[in-house]
Amino acid sequence: MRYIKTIDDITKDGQVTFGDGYEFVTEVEKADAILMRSTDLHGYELPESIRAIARCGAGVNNIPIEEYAKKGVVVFNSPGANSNAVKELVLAMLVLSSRGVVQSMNWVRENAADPDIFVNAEKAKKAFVGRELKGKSIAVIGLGNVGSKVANACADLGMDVYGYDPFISVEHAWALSQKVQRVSTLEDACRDRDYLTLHVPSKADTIHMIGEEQLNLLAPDAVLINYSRETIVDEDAVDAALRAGRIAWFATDFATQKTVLMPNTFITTHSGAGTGEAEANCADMAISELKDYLENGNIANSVNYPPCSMGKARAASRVACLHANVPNMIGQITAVLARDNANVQRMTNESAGENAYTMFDTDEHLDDETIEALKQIPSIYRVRVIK
Ligand SMILES: NC(=O)c1ccc[n+]([C@@H]2O[C@H](COP(=O)([O-])OP(=O)(O)OC[C@H]3O[C@@H](n4cnc5c(N)ncnc54)[C@H](O)[C@@H]3O)[C@@H](O)[C@H]2O)c1
Ligand SMILES: O=C(O)[C@H](O)COP(=O)(O)O
Repeated sequence: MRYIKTIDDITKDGQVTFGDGYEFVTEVEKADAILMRSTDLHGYELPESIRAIARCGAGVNNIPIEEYAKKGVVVFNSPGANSNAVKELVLAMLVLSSRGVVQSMNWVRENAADPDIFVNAEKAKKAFVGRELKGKSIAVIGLGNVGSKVANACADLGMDVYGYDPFISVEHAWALSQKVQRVSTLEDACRDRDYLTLHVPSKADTIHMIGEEQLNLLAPDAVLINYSRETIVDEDAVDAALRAGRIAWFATDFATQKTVLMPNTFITTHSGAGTGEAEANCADMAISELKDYLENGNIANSVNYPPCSMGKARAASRVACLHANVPNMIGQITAVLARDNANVQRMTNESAGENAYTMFDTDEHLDDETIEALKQIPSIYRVRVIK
């Protein structure tokens, strides 16, 4: 039996199923793995029993992924699984910030008691005249799963789309509409744009990437949309730009102490991924990643370890070593196996950044002494006997 601890409401109806051989536990100390969403794990005491964490969603700035890598804990996310949901809400924000929809609806409710409301609504409507998206320009910052979909949808709406992503993947570059124009600096992306939408992860080089300088480059009456993370914008600069009329509207998914006080701001409750479809997609992907790791040692979509697959564990034994990406690890591991006279059927080694993963199948089970000797190799973080 394998044990799973869930943190956060993974889906609205609370339904998540791992199938036979798995049980949910309430005490994290009894769990092999964690399934979670947005809870902040910085400072969380992670028990030794935890071997893997799957984040149902894209952003992993709530998880200390490098610290966990050094504990031999593989962290997964679910790339792309909620991107359509975010795209649709961003499109909604483009319309809401352009057409006075909310203000017009509020007017109707506020004047509900007016017996002449039908006639007076015709007079009131001039206050809510907006502008069309067609023909306007938009900069999309970050062209990954969400940004590439937003960029393509905006191109389909007849907008002039400018994309900025110095680290774009080949896959996402192929998926981009040819109408999306590539720009190579953030400044060129922002210059004279009517709309600016942000789709980058929160990390050292993106924190406050949008501040006074970038906001000043936008066209008059520009709209800023942030459905990535609250850290990406300098909130003081956004507040000042809104109050000075430098930008017309700000739409954000993050209710912070500062955004809630800003004028001309639409704020949602971190609801970008808030659809049943996105929740189900994320849960399905995260669960299958965890199961393949726990049962076979295979890694797909990890954010702190390399991808690695040897298929189903069919040999007598399968062992995985999680270790630092430094010289002579394979030499030291095979030396220990040679001492035990273990016959290796298959072996694979992959690395990503500071971390590496070595997995092997053997004809027979390794004895306790050999496993202990593997654990004693300097720079080995964890040894897992999978089978
Ligand atoms: N509001 C929500 O509910 C919601 C839902 C999904 C994702 N998000 C946030 O949006 C972010 C993007 O999601 P995604 O699924 O598109 O992720 P993704 O990893 O598919 O795409 C991120 C893109 O940002 C690019 N990038 C990284 N650093 C950059 C930089 N300095 N300048 C420009 N581009 C840079 C990457 O190359 C990548 O293409 C997530 O990290 C998460 O924080 C929010
Ligand atoms: O990074 C993400 O995928 C989103 O921010 C969604 O977060 P959530 O799972 O808490 O809705």
